[in-house]
Amino acid sequence: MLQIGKIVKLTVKDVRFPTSLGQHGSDAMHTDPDYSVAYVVIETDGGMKGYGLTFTVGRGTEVVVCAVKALSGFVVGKTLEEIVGDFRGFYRLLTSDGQMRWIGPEKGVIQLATAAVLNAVWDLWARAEGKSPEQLVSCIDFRYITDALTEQEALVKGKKNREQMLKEGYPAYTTSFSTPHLPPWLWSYTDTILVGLWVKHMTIVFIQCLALLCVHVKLCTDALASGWSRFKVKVGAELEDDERRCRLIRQMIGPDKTLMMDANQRWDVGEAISWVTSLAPFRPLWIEEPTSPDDILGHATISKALAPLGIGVASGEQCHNRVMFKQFLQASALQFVQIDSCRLGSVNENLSVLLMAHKFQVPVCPHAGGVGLCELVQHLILFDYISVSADLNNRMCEYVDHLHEHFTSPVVIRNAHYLPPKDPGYSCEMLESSVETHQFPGGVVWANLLAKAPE
Ligand SMILES: C[C@H](O)[C@@H](O)CC(=O)C(=O)O
Ligand SMILES: [Mg+2]
Repeated sequence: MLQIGKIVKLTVKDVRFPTSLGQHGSDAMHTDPDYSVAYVVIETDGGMKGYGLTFTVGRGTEVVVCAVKALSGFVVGKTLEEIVGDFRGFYRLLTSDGQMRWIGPEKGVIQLATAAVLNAVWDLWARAEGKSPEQLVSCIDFRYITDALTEQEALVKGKKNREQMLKEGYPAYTTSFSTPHLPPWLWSYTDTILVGLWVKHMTIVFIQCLALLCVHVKLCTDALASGWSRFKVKVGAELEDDERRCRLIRQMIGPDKTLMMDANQRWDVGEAISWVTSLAPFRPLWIEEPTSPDDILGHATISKALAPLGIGVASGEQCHNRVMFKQFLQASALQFVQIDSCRLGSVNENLSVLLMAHKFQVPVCPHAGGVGLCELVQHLILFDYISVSADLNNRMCEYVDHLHEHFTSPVVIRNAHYLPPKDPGYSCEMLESSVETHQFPGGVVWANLLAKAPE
């Protein structure tokens, strides 16, 4: 490994994008998200930098920023060699400090902050060198999960699927299957936009919508033409509205394409079962986050009830640690594991979940609906395919077409597949100009918006 010296500085910034203005990224529970990050930069005395972030949806990012500052004392003053020489120990230092763990442990704001800091460390490390499977496994804290996965079991052999990924990329699905105004984001996109071609709608709102229709029909046609075959739609607000939207989407994409539904925790358990049963004719592969993300037994009940309909349950974007995932898997409560690069404690904890999912034979389909999440999670899912699962059956990684232009190494999608990133690092470095202009509340974007806002 390169000798890169001591980490002498950690800075963290509250960076927000006003996506709520167009209601991009909205769902049944998060109706006005401003896609945001707590953005971390660590710097060594040799002048090398590592970049990390954690995703938030606006208000509250300042709390995560505070938590990152509270953790910075564990990082500043250490060399990268010290950290990665005992990464498991360092992970535990961050997540299990005798005083700090009281505000977690390993959940909520402090876990998001841990992810931001560790993502920066991984970025620095990845810029410095390559890694072996043994080294990677030595980064995992197995505390609380040895009843499901041991270190020996985790030492899987690397598979030879690298070349295939370089050529074809990893399959993706879209939650915004044409940008910027197509259906899945629940609140912002109208049925007219959604189907475009529907004569009924055209006659009702012909004049006003003709222009829009042309644009969106084209966008939708483009999405299908550019190879998208897997789509996710937001549900959970009004059943009739969901039925109408899902019917329209199914008609639009045809019988053979894959459709997923995401309720973002909207329902109680019984409600979830009856609501999704009503949507079953539209043949969703999964229902995502049907109820509270903490309700493991509730998810198990829903899974059992929906299995005869051929509908699986997916969750993970708000599953805050490996212990939760362990129980979901042990209880057969999930049929799709949705790891999240910022909700879990960075790569370290994501590795343990990938390995447990492999052991339980449950496909991993990462969550990426947020700024920067596609950039980060592509690394994890490529690792999963190349070194762990070697399986693409029922596996795909989420893609949302938002805000990639703010990154120095944005994701590359070709024919609805993620092409492996080429630049060294964890792909979360942002353009300095983007960080500066979007800093909350002083960056020019926010200064202007706040000046216009009513008292
Ligand atoms: C608030 C986020 O956009 C959320 O709706 C993302 C999500 O649930 C997903 O991408 O899945
Ligand atoms: Mg979701």
